[in-house]
Amino acid sequence: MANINLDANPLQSEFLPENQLILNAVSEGIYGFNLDGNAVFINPAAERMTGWKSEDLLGNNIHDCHHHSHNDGSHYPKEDCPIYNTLNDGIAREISHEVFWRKDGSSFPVHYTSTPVYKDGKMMGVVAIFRDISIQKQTEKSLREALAQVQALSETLSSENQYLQLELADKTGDVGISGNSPKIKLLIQQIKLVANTDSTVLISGENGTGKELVARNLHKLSKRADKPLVCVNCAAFSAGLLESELFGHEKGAYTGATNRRKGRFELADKGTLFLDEVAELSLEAQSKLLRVIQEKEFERVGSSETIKVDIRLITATHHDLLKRVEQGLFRMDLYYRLNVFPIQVPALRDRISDIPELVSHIIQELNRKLGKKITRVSQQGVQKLMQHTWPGNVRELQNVLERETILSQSPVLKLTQLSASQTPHSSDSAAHTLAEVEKRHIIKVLKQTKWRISGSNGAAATLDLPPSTLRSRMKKLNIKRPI
Ligand SMILES: Nc1ncnc2c1ncn2[C@@H]1O[C@H](COP(=O)(O)OP(=O)(O)OP(=O)(O)O)[C@@H](O)[C@H]1O
Repeated sequence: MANINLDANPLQSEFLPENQLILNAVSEGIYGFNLDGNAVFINPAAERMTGWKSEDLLGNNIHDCHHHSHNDGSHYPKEDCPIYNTLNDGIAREISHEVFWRKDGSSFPVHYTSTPVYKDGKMMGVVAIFRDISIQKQTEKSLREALAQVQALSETLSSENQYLQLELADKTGDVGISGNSPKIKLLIQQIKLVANTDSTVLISGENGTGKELVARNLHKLSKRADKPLVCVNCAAFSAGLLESELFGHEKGAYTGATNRRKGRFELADKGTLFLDEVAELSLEAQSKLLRVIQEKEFERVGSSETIKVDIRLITATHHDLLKRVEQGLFRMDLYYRLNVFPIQVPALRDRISDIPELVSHIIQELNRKLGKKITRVSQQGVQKLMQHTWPGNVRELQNVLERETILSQSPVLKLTQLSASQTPHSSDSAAHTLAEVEKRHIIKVLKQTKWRISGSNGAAATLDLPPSTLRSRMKKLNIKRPI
């Protein structure tokens, strides 16, 4: 607040008479006080608002007229009054939580400033400018009440929704996850058990088994269901980009950061954050994640401002995360923080009995998506599906059925494209195949580099792996240099 300097307008009979016209016209109330604290100027707006007339106040110490009590009726000593404090210390003040009292004994909420008045560098008095803020206070009160009502309504709706979802899930067992096998029943039971807590969940399972579907159900059945579920696939970003994707960045934090951007952690505030492929996080991002989990706070890339968040964390991986810990690729402390409630999603080959139900669910979705009218899969077709090993799990089943649906001229799918002998049913053939492929590829690269592992021409560089990791993979896969 600026001080008022009267050098340009010398005081006549103490207070600004040549500006009287303006002061009389303004809608704010104005009181002028001399250094003794006596009122020397009262404008008509002040008279209208308070009912106290100039003749009642001029020449007097008026605190006991318009400012004698607090809002609650308790005594307001003059020594505490900001206007008189300005007279004592020359410091301007702005107040908006007090009341002024009318002559008839009623009061009104007031916003006022008290400003010292100077002439020739010498303080001459104080001006108090005030306005009645009853309407503003009333509007604020109504807004607060309306907001509280909306909030209460939204909480009621949210808990009703959550209750209905759980009841529906209980009645039908339906959380959008098809299947009736013991493994799927156990999975659904685990989802219902943990959904309504804030516990961190680690979902493991092969690709395409339904890990994201589980995460969506955990969110849908939680008390955070009406807040956002934010999903991030950690494998889709380079280490540097992932950090800014998760934590956000300030403008200019790095080349290309042309705008300030919120990260997914901020977007998920009060909701759920689902980190898919969490094993792909760089060690640096892992330390940051650990800090957010422990302290619930972080900084945007390029900023020192700490941001606090309230999120429920769900992570998923198709890796054996403990093995990644042993290989030094994943922090052990983070692993234990993430693995509070582990959920293992079974591979489709381990729940073949679910295939008929999955098939009818998928066909309904395909009919909607493709505008077809497929009614069922032939009996022989179902048999073929149940003999297949499904290395790509439910996603592969979806793809096979989508291809067949597009090609089929009849409402019954015969699955002529899928040959049962193609992939005999065995419980570990997928893992075996993956290991075999990895082994063959490593041997091929080793042969190219004449079995040199490290160095710029070594196999580790070609495979984009640290030499120590390559050595441990070779040991695990029993790869030895031929003598
Ligand atoms: N039990 C199930 N019932 C119905 N649909 C399922 C089931 N399991 C998986 N699906 C469907 O299969 C597809 C793949 O599932 P999802 O994306 O959840 O798998 P994922 O394990 O997260 O895959 P990835 O590891 O590749 O990310 C989705 O369309 C999903 O809806």
